Amino acid sequence: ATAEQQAGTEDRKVGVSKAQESNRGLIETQPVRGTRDFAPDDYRLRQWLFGEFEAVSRLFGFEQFETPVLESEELFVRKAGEEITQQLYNFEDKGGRRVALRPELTPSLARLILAQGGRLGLPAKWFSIGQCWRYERTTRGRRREHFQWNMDVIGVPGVAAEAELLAAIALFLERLGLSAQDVVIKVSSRKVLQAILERYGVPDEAVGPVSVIVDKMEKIPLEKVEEELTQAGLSREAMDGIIGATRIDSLPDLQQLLGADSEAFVELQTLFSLAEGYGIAQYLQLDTSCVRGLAYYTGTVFEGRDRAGQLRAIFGGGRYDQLLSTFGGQAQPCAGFGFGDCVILELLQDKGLIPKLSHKVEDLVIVLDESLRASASSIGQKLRRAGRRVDLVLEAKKMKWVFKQAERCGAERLIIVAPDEWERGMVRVKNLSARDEKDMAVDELLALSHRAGQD
Ligand SMILES: CC(=O)Nc1cnc2ccccc2c1
Repeated sequence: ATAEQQAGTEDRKVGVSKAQESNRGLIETQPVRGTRDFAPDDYRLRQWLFGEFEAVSRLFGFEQFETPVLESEELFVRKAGEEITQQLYNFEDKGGRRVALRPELTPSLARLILAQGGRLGLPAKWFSIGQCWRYERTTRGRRREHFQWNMDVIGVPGVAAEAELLAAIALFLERLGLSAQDVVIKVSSRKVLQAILERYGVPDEAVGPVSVIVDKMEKIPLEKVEEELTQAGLSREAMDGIIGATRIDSLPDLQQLLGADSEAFVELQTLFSLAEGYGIAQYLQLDTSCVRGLAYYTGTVFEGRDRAGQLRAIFGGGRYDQLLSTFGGQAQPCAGFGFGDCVILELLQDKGLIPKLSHKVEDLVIVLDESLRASASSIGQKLRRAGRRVDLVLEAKKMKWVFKQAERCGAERLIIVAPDEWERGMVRVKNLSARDEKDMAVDELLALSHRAGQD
Protein backbone atom coordinates (compact mmCIF):
# COMPACT_ATOMS: atom_id res chain seq x y z
CA ALA A 1 0.00 0.00 0.00
CA THR A 2 1.28 3.47 -0.83
CA ALA A 3 2.07 5.91 1.98
CA GLU A 4 -0.99 7.88 0.85
CA GLN A 5 -3.20 4.80 1.13
CA GLN A 6 -1.70 3.96 4.53
CA ALA A 7 -2.33 7.51 5.69
CA GLY A 8 -5.81 7.35 4.19
CA THR A 9 -5.14 10.69 2.62
CA GLU A 10 -5.32 9.63 -1.04
CA ASP A 11 -7.91 11.75 -2.82
CA ARG A 12 -11.16 10.07 -3.76
CA LYS A 13 -10.97 8.44 -7.20
CA VAL A 14 -13.92 7.52 -9.42
CA GLY A 15 -14.84 3.84 -9.00
CA VAL A 16 -12.80 3.39 -5.85
CA SER A 17 -13.03 -0.30 -4.82
CA LYS A 18 -14.51 -1.45 -1.52
CA ALA A 19 -11.02 -2.05 -0.16
CA GLN A 20 -9.93 1.49 -0.98
CA GLU A 21 -13.30 2.79 0.25
CA SER A 22 -12.60 1.28 3.67
CA ASN A 23 -9.51 3.48 3.56
CA ARG A 24 -7.21 0.50 3.09
CA GLY A 25 -5.04 -0.47 0.14
CA LEU A 26 -5.56 -3.81 -1.58
CA ILE A 27 -4.73 -6.64 0.86
CA GLU A 28 -1.68 -8.82 0.14
CA THR A 29 -3.04 -11.34 -2.36
CA GLN A 30 0.02 -13.61 -2.51
CA PRO A 31 0.05 -16.63 -0.14
CA VAL A 32 2.29 -16.63 2.92
CA ARG A 33 6.00 -16.89 2.03
CA GLY A 34 7.02 -20.41 1.02
CA THR A 35 3.43 -21.62 0.53
CA ARG A 36 1.37 -22.18 -2.62
CA ASP A 37 -2.20 -21.60 -3.69
CA PHE A 38 -3.83 -24.21 -5.90
CA ALA A 39 -6.15 -22.32 -8.24
CA PRO A 40 -8.32 -24.69 -10.36
CA ASP A 41 -5.69 -25.32 -13.06
CA ASP A 42 -3.08 -26.18 -10.45
CA TYR A 43 -5.58 -28.13 -8.39
CA ARG A 44 -6.47 -30.33 -11.40
CA LEU A 45 -2.82 -31.28 -11.87
CA ARG A 46 -2.43 -31.97 -8.14
CA GLN A 47 -5.60 -34.11 -8.10
CA TRP A 48 -4.30 -36.07 -11.07
CA LEU A 49 -0.96 -36.73 -9.31
CA PHE A 50 -2.60 -37.62 -5.99
CA GLY A 51 -5.04 -39.83 -7.89
CA GLU A 52 -2.07 -41.80 -9.19
CA PHE A 53 -0.57 -42.02 -5.67
CA GLU A 54 -3.87 -43.39 -4.39
CA ALA A 55 -4.47 -45.75 -7.33
CA VAL A 56 -1.07 -47.42 -6.94
CA SER A 57 -1.44 -47.66 -3.15
CA ARG A 58 -4.77 -49.45 -3.62
CA LEU A 59 -3.34 -51.76 -6.30
CA PHE A 60 -0.89 -52.90 -3.62
CA GLY A 61 -3.66 -53.45 -1.10
CA PHE A 62 -2.63 -50.58 1.16
CA GLU A 63 -5.17 -48.79 3.38
CA GLN A 64 -5.39 -44.99 3.57
CA PHE A 65 -5.08 -43.08 6.86
CA GLU A 66 -4.61 -39.45 7.89
CA THR A 67 -3.27 -37.65 10.96
CA PRO A 68 -3.41 -33.93 11.86
CA VAL A 69 -0.85 -31.57 10.32
CA LEU A 70 -0.40 -30.19 13.88
CA GLU A 71 1.50 -32.51 16.21
CA SER A 72 3.13 -32.34 19.63
CA GLU A 73 6.65 -30.99 19.11
CA GLU A 74 8.10 -33.96 21.06
CA LEU A 75 7.38 -36.22 18.09
CA PHE A 76 10.13 -34.49 16.13
CA VAL A 77 12.66 -33.51 18.75
CA ARG A 78 15.63 -35.74 17.88
CA LYS A 79 19.22 -35.04 18.85
CA ALA A 80 20.87 -36.16 15.61
CA GLY A 81 21.35 -32.78 13.97
CA GLU A 82 18.92 -33.48 11.15
CA GLU A 83 18.04 -30.53 8.91
CA ILE A 84 14.38 -31.51 9.15
CA THR A 85 14.32 -31.02 12.94
CA GLN A 86 16.40 -27.84 12.77
CA GLN A 87 13.75 -26.32 10.52
CA LEU A 88 10.77 -27.32 12.64
CA TYR A 89 7.75 -25.05 12.16
CA ASN A 90 7.02 -25.10 15.89
CA PHE A 91 5.30 -22.75 18.36
CA GLU A 92 3.54 -22.60 21.69
CA ASP A 93 -0.23 -22.61 21.38
CA LYS A 94 -2.63 -20.57 23.53
CA GLY A 95 -2.83 -23.49 25.97
CA GLY A 96 0.92 -23.40 26.47
CA ARG A 97 1.43 -26.61 24.50
CA ARG A 98 4.59 -27.02 22.45
CA VAL A 99 3.29 -27.96 19.02
CA ALA A 100 4.70 -28.20 15.49
CA LEU A 101 3.47 -28.46 11.91
CA ARG A 102 4.70 -31.93 10.91
CA PRO A 103 7.85 -31.89 8.74
CA GLU A 104 7.26 -35.53 7.69
CA LEU A 105 4.57 -38.20 8.12
CA THR A 106 6.47 -41.20 9.57
CA PRO A 107 6.49 -40.13 13.28
CA SER A 108 2.73 -39.49 13.08
CA LEU A 109 2.27 -42.95 11.59
CA ALA A 110 4.30 -44.41 14.45
CA ARG A 111 2.13 -42.54 16.97
CA LEU A 112 -1.07 -43.80 15.32
CA ILE A 113 0.26 -47.39 15.23
CA LEU A 114 1.06 -47.17 18.96
CA ALA A 115 -2.38 -45.69 19.64
CA GLN A 116 -3.92 -48.83 18.06
CA GLY A 117 -2.28 -50.94 20.80
CA GLY A 118 -3.02 -54.67 20.44
CA ARG A 119 -5.93 -53.95 18.07
CA LEU A 120 -3.55 -53.59 15.17
CA GLY A 121 -3.68 -56.47 12.69
CA LEU A 122 -0.21 -57.19 11.39
CA PRO A 123 1.22 -56.73 8.90
CA ALA A 124 -0.27 -53.27 8.46
CA LYS A 125 0.13 -51.78 4.98
CA TRP A 126 -0.90 -48.15 5.26
CA PHE A 127 -0.60 -45.09 3.02
CA SER A 128 -1.26 -41.38 3.39
CA ILE A 129 -0.88 -38.15 1.41
CA GLY A 130 -0.29 -35.15 3.62
CA GLN A 131 1.11 -31.64 3.65
CA CYS A 132 4.42 -31.27 5.48
CA TRP A 133 6.06 -28.08 6.68
CA ARG A 134 9.48 -26.65 7.43
CA TYR A 135 10.59 -23.21 8.53
CA GLU A 136 13.38 -22.80 6.00
CA ARG A 137 15.39 -19.62 6.58
CA THR A 138 14.35 -17.34 3.71
CA THR A 139 18.00 -17.21 2.63
CA ARG A 140 17.34 -19.91 0.06
CA GLY A 141 13.78 -18.80 -0.74
CA ARG A 142 12.80 -22.45 -0.90
CA ARG A 143 9.25 -23.58 -0.29
CA ARG A 144 8.08 -24.19 3.26
CA GLU A 145 5.46 -26.80 2.49
CA HIS A 146 4.98 -29.73 0.18
CA PHE A 147 2.70 -32.74 -0.03
CA GLN A 148 4.14 -36.17 0.58
CA TRP A 149 2.83 -39.61 -0.38
CA ASN A 150 3.88 -42.23 2.15
CA MET A 151 3.52 -46.00 1.99
CA ASP A 152 4.59 -48.07 5.01
CA VAL A 153 4.64 -51.77 5.93
CA ILE A 154 4.47 -52.46 9.69
CA GLY A 155 5.27 -55.90 11.10
CA VAL A 156 7.42 -57.45 8.33
CA PRO A 157 11.10 -57.86 9.31
CA GLY A 158 12.33 -59.15 5.94
CA VAL A 159 13.30 -57.09 2.88
CA ALA A 160 10.25 -58.51 1.07
CA ALA A 161 8.55 -55.40 2.50
CA GLU A 162 11.08 -53.09 0.84
CA ALA A 163 10.71 -55.02 -2.43
CA GLU A 164 6.94 -54.37 -2.39
CA LEU A 165 7.50 -50.66 -1.67
CA LEU A 166 10.01 -50.33 -4.51
CA ALA A 167 7.64 -52.19 -6.83
CA ALA A 168 4.86 -49.74 -5.95
CA ILE A 169 7.11 -46.82 -6.82
CA ALA A 170 8.15 -48.49 -10.09
CA LEU A 171 4.50 -49.05 -11.06
CA PHE A 172 3.70 -45.41 -10.24
CA LEU A 173 6.58 -44.22 -12.43
CA GLU A 174 5.51 -46.55 -15.27
CA ARG A 175 1.90 -45.26 -15.09
CA LEU A 176 3.22 -41.73 -15.53
CA GLY A 177 5.26 -42.70 -18.59
CA LEU A 178 8.62 -42.85 -16.83
CA SER A 179 11.00 -45.83 -16.86
CA ALA A 180 14.34 -47.05 -15.54
CA GLN A 181 15.89 -45.01 -18.34
CA ASP A 182 14.65 -41.86 -16.58
CA VAL A 183 14.95 -42.79 -12.90
CA VAL A 184 17.53 -44.69 -10.86
CA ILE A 185 16.81 -45.98 -7.36
CA LYS A 186 19.96 -45.95 -5.25
CA VAL A 187 19.85 -48.67 -2.58
CA SER A 188 22.05 -49.27 0.43
CA SER A 189 21.78 -50.12 4.13
CA ARG A 190 22.61 -48.38 7.40
CA LYS A 191 24.07 -51.75 8.41
CA VAL A 192 27.05 -50.96 6.16
CA LEU A 193 27.96 -47.94 8.30
CA GLN A 194 27.12 -49.93 11.42
CA ALA A 195 29.56 -52.71 10.44
CA ILE A 196 32.33 -50.22 9.65
CA LEU A 197 31.82 -48.24 12.86
CA GLU A 198 31.92 -51.50 14.86
CA ARG A 199 35.42 -52.13 13.46
CA TYR A 200 36.56 -48.89 15.12
CA GLY A 201 34.71 -49.49 18.37
CA VAL A 202 32.14 -46.77 17.69
CA PRO A 203 28.82 -47.62 19.44
CA ASP A 204 25.72 -48.37 17.30
CA GLU A 205 24.00 -45.22 18.63
CA ALA A 206 26.36 -43.19 16.44
CA VAL A 207 25.00 -44.72 13.20
CA GLY A 208 22.10 -42.22 13.01
CA PRO A 209 24.07 -39.02 13.66
CA VAL A 210 26.99 -40.18 11.49
CA SER A 211 24.55 -40.97 8.64
CA VAL A 212 23.04 -37.47 8.93
CA ILE A 213 26.54 -36.02 8.46
CA VAL A 214 27.53 -38.41 5.65
CA ASP A 215 24.23 -37.62 3.88
CA LYS A 216 25.46 -34.05 3.40
CA MET A 217 28.57 -35.26 1.55
CA GLU A 218 27.02 -34.44 -1.84
CA LYS A 219 26.04 -30.94 -0.72
CA ILE A 220 28.92 -29.62 1.43
CA PRO A 221 32.71 -29.84 1.02
CA LEU A 222 34.43 -33.02 2.22
CA GLU A 223 36.48 -31.00 4.77
CA LYS A 224 33.25 -29.83 6.38
CA VAL A 225 31.98 -33.43 6.55
CA GLU A 226 35.27 -34.55 8.12
CA GLU A 227 35.08 -31.66 10.60
CA GLU A 228 31.57 -32.69 11.64
CA LEU A 229 32.57 -36.37 11.87
CA THR A 230 35.50 -35.35 14.11
CA GLN A 231 33.10 -33.33 16.27
CA ALA A 232 30.92 -36.45 16.42
CA GLY A 233 33.90 -38.16 18.06
CA LEU A 234 35.25 -40.26 15.15
CA SER A 235 38.98 -40.97 14.93
CA ARG A 236 40.82 -40.30 11.68
CA GLU A 237 40.86 -44.03 10.90
CA ALA A 238 37.15 -44.39 11.58
CA MET A 239 36.47 -41.37 9.35
CA ASP A 240 38.57 -42.80 6.51
CA GLY A 241 36.82 -46.15 6.96
CA ILE A 242 33.40 -44.47 6.71
CA ILE A 243 34.26 -42.38 3.68
CA GLY A 244 35.84 -45.39 1.97
CA ALA A 245 32.67 -47.41 2.66
CA THR A 246 30.54 -44.85 0.79
CA ARG A 247 32.28 -45.71 -2.48
CA ILE A 248 30.85 -49.22 -2.96
CA ASP A 249 28.60 -49.63 -6.01
CA SER A 250 28.32 -53.39 -6.50
CA LEU A 251 27.40 -56.46 -4.44
CA PRO A 252 30.77 -58.17 -5.06
CA ASP A 253 32.59 -55.07 -3.76
CA LEU A 254 30.27 -54.98 -0.75
CA GLN A 255 30.96 -58.67 -0.09
CA GLN A 256 34.69 -57.88 -0.38
CA LEU A 257 34.35 -55.10 2.21
CA LEU A 258 32.04 -56.80 4.72
CA GLY A 259 32.23 -60.54 4.04
CA ALA A 260 29.59 -62.88 2.59
CA ASP A 261 27.85 -63.46 5.92
CA SER A 262 27.46 -59.79 6.89
CA GLU A 263 23.82 -58.82 7.46
CA ALA A 264 24.12 -55.81 5.21
CA PHE A 265 25.38 -57.93 2.30
CA VAL A 266 22.84 -60.74 2.74
CA GLU A 267 19.89 -58.31 3.02
CA LEU A 268 20.87 -56.32 -0.04
CA GLN A 269 21.61 -59.46 -2.06
CA THR A 270 18.15 -60.76 -1.13
CA LEU A 271 16.52 -57.45 -2.04
CA PHE A 272 18.13 -57.39 -5.47
CA SER A 273 17.03 -60.96 -6.18
CA LEU A 274 13.44 -60.20 -5.06
CA ALA A 275 13.49 -57.16 -7.33
CA GLU A 276 14.18 -59.47 -10.29
CA GLY A 277 10.87 -61.19 -9.56
CA TYR A 278 9.01 -57.88 -9.85
CA GLY A 279 10.89 -56.96 -13.02
CA ILE A 280 12.21 -53.78 -11.40
CA ALA A 281 15.89 -54.71 -10.97
CA GLN A 282 16.89 -52.34 -13.76
CA TYR A 283 15.82 -49.42 -11.54
CA LEU A 284 18.11 -50.46 -8.68
CA GLN A 285 21.71 -49.39 -8.20
CA LEU A 286 23.67 -50.41 -5.13
CA ASP A 287 25.27 -47.20 -3.91
CA THR A 288 26.63 -46.95 -0.35
CA SER A 289 26.89 -43.16 -0.67
CA CYS A 290 23.09 -43.22 -0.32
CA VAL A 291 22.57 -42.97 3.45
CA ARG A 292 19.50 -40.64 3.66
CA GLY A 293 19.33 -37.77 6.16
CA LEU A 294 16.81 -39.13 8.66
CA ALA A 295 18.39 -40.47 11.83
CA TYR A 296 15.85 -43.23 12.53
CA TYR A 297 16.66 -45.57 9.60
CA THR A 298 18.22 -48.83 10.85
CA GLY A 299 18.45 -51.03 7.74
CA THR A 300 17.89 -50.61 4.01
CA VAL A 301 17.75 -47.05 2.70
CA PHE A 302 16.88 -45.96 -0.82
CA GLU A 303 16.27 -42.82 -2.85
CA GLY A 304 15.04 -42.07 -6.35
CA ARG A 305 17.07 -39.77 -8.62
CA ASP A 306 16.69 -38.61 -12.21
CA ARG A 307 19.39 -40.35 -14.28
CA ALA A 308 20.44 -36.99 -15.75
CA GLY A 309 21.38 -35.97 -12.18
CA GLN A 310 19.83 -32.51 -12.53
CA LEU A 311 17.25 -32.74 -9.75
CA ARG A 312 17.05 -33.31 -6.01
CA ALA A 313 15.80 -36.67 -4.71
CA ILE A 314 12.40 -37.64 -6.14
CA PHE A 315 11.57 -39.89 -3.17
CA GLY A 316 13.34 -41.58 -0.28
CA GLY A 317 12.74 -44.33 2.24
CA GLY A 318 14.05 -47.30 4.16
CA ARG A 319 13.70 -49.51 7.21
CA TYR A 320 13.19 -47.99 10.69
CA ASP A 321 12.78 -50.90 13.12
CA GLN A 322 13.46 -48.90 16.30
CA LEU A 323 11.18 -45.87 15.81
CA LEU A 324 8.24 -47.26 17.80
CA SER A 325 10.52 -48.27 20.67
CA THR A 326 12.08 -44.79 20.78
CA PHE A 327 8.49 -43.60 21.41
CA GLY A 328 8.32 -45.99 24.37
CA GLY A 329 6.14 -48.47 22.51
CA GLN A 330 6.65 -52.12 21.62
CA ALA A 331 9.20 -52.35 18.79
CA GLN A 332 7.77 -53.29 15.40
CA PRO A 333 9.73 -53.82 12.17
CA CYS A 334 8.78 -50.97 9.81
CA ALA A 335 9.74 -49.91 6.32
CA GLY A 336 8.36 -47.12 4.19
CA PHE A 337 8.98 -44.21 1.86
CA GLY A 338 8.07 -40.57 1.36
CA PHE A 339 7.43 -39.23 -2.15
CA GLY A 340 7.16 -35.43 -2.50
CA ASP A 341 4.88 -33.55 -4.92
CA CYS A 342 7.44 -31.15 -6.35
CA VAL A 343 10.51 -32.89 -7.82
CA ILE A 344 8.37 -35.46 -9.66
CA LEU A 345 6.54 -32.61 -11.43
CA GLU A 346 9.86 -31.03 -12.43
CA LEU A 347 10.94 -34.39 -13.91
CA LEU A 348 7.61 -34.87 -15.74
CA GLN A 349 7.95 -31.32 -17.07
CA ASP A 350 11.46 -32.10 -18.38
CA LYS A 351 10.13 -35.26 -20.07
CA GLY A 352 7.05 -33.55 -21.56
CA LEU A 353 4.81 -35.86 -19.55
CA ILE A 354 2.62 -33.31 -17.75
CA PRO A 355 -0.98 -34.18 -18.84
CA LYS A 356 -3.27 -31.53 -20.35
CA LEU A 357 -6.18 -31.27 -17.91
CA SER A 358 -9.10 -28.94 -18.52
CA HIS A 359 -12.37 -28.01 -16.82
CA LYS A 360 -15.09 -30.33 -18.06
CA VAL A 361 -18.89 -30.47 -17.91
CA GLU A 362 -21.24 -32.33 -20.29
CA ASP A 363 -24.15 -29.88 -20.50
CA LEU A 364 -24.46 -26.09 -20.52
CA VAL A 365 -28.04 -25.02 -19.76
CA ILE A 366 -29.30 -21.51 -20.56
CA VAL A 367 -32.65 -19.73 -20.47
CA LEU A 368 -33.62 -17.17 -23.12
CA ASP A 369 -36.27 -15.68 -20.89
CA GLU A 370 -35.80 -15.15 -17.14
CA SER A 371 -39.40 -16.25 -16.53
CA LEU A 372 -38.30 -19.78 -17.51
CA ARG A 373 -35.47 -19.95 -14.95
CA ALA A 374 -37.34 -22.34 -12.65
CA SER A 375 -37.91 -24.72 -15.58
CA ALA A 376 -34.24 -24.60 -16.52
CA SER A 377 -33.22 -25.32 -12.92
CA SER A 378 -35.47 -28.37 -12.75
CA ILE A 379 -34.04 -29.67 -16.04
CA GLY A 380 -30.55 -29.08 -14.64
CA GLN A 381 -31.39 -31.12 -11.54
CA LYS A 382 -32.81 -33.99 -13.61
CA LEU A 383 -29.69 -34.04 -15.76
CA ARG A 384 -27.46 -33.97 -12.66
CA ARG A 385 -29.39 -36.86 -11.13
CA ALA A 386 -28.70 -38.72 -14.36
CA GLY A 387 -25.00 -38.20 -13.71
CA ARG A 388 -24.43 -35.31 -16.08
CA ARG A 389 -22.14 -32.45 -15.04
CA VAL A 390 -24.22 -29.36 -15.71
CA ASP A 391 -23.13 -25.73 -15.84
CA LEU A 392 -26.37 -23.76 -15.42
CA VAL A 393 -25.95 -20.17 -16.62
CA LEU A 394 -27.26 -18.01 -13.77
CA GLU A 395 -28.04 -14.74 -15.54
CA ALA A 396 -29.06 -13.45 -18.97
CA LYS A 397 -26.10 -13.70 -21.35
CA LYS A 398 -25.60 -12.95 -25.04
CA MET A 399 -25.13 -16.04 -27.22
CA LYS A 400 -21.55 -14.93 -27.99
CA TRP A 401 -20.73 -15.26 -24.30
CA VAL A 402 -22.60 -18.59 -24.09
CA PHE A 403 -20.56 -20.20 -26.88
CA LYS A 404 -17.37 -18.91 -25.29
CA GLN A 405 -18.46 -20.43 -21.97
CA ALA A 406 -19.34 -23.73 -23.64
CA GLU A 407 -15.82 -23.88 -25.03
CA ARG A 408 -14.30 -22.91 -21.68
CA CYS A 409 -16.03 -25.73 -19.80
CA GLY A 410 -15.75 -28.32 -22.57
CA ALA A 411 -19.53 -28.76 -22.79
CA GLU A 412 -20.77 -31.35 -25.32
CA ARG A 413 -24.32 -30.00 -25.46
CA LEU A 414 -25.97 -26.62 -25.16
CA ILE A 415 -29.51 -26.93 -23.79
CA ILE A 416 -31.61 -23.85 -24.51
CA VAL A 417 -34.86 -23.28 -22.65
CA ALA A 418 -36.81 -20.85 -24.82
CA PRO A 419 -40.44 -19.64 -24.64
CA ASP A 420 -41.72 -20.97 -28.00
CA GLU A 421 -40.31 -24.50 -27.61
CA TRP A 422 -41.25 -24.60 -23.92
CA GLU A 423 -44.82 -23.84 -24.90
CA ARG A 424 -44.70 -27.23 -26.66
CA GLY A 425 -42.86 -28.87 -23.70
CA MET A 426 -39.67 -28.92 -25.73
CA VAL A 427 -36.13 -27.67 -25.25
CA ARG A 428 -33.57 -26.95 -27.95
CA VAL A 429 -30.52 -29.20 -27.80
CA LYS A 430 -27.42 -28.12 -29.67
CA ASN A 431 -24.88 -30.91 -30.01
CA LEU A 432 -21.69 -28.84 -29.96
CA SER A 433 -19.36 -31.55 -31.22
CA ALA A 434 -21.54 -32.95 -34.03
CA ARG A 435 -22.83 -29.48 -34.82
CA ASP A 436 -26.43 -30.66 -35.13
CA GLU A 437 -29.38 -29.16 -33.33
CA LYS A 438 -32.89 -30.37 -32.62
CA ASP A 439 -35.84 -29.70 -30.41
CA MET A 440 -36.69 -32.54 -28.05
CA ALA A 441 -39.05 -33.25 -25.22
CA VAL A 442 -37.52 -33.19 -21.75
CA ASP A 443 -38.18 -36.91 -21.27
CA GLU A 444 -36.37 -37.72 -24.51
CA LEU A 445 -33.48 -35.50 -23.43
CA LEU A 446 -33.31 -37.29 -20.06
CA ALA A 447 -33.48 -40.75 -21.64
CA LEU A 448 -30.62 -39.75 -23.92
CA SER A 449 -28.73 -38.24 -20.96
CA HIS A 450 -29.30 -41.19 -18.70
CA ARG A 451 -27.46 -43.55 -21.02
CA ALA A 452 -24.74 -40.98 -21.60
CA GLY A 453 -24.51 -40.32 -17.87
CA GLN A 454 -23.67 -44.00 -17.31
CA ASP A 455 -20.82 -44.33 -19.77
C1 LIG B 1 11.01 -28.80 -3.59
C2 LIG B 1 10.39 -28.48 -2.25
O1 LIG B 1 9.67 -27.54 -2.12
N1 LIG B 1 10.67 -29.30 -1.21
C3 LIG B 1 10.14 -29.20 0.05
C4 LIG B 1 9.23 -28.22 0.45
N2 LIG B 1 8.74 -28.18 1.69
C5 LIG B 1 9.10 -29.09 2.62
C6 LIG B 1 8.56 -29.07 3.90
C7 LIG B 1 8.95 -30.02 4.82
C8 LIG B 1 9.85 -31.01 4.48
C9 LIG B 1 10.37 -31.05 3.21
C10 LIG B 1 10.01 -30.10 2.26
C11 LIG B 1 10.52 -30.14 0.97
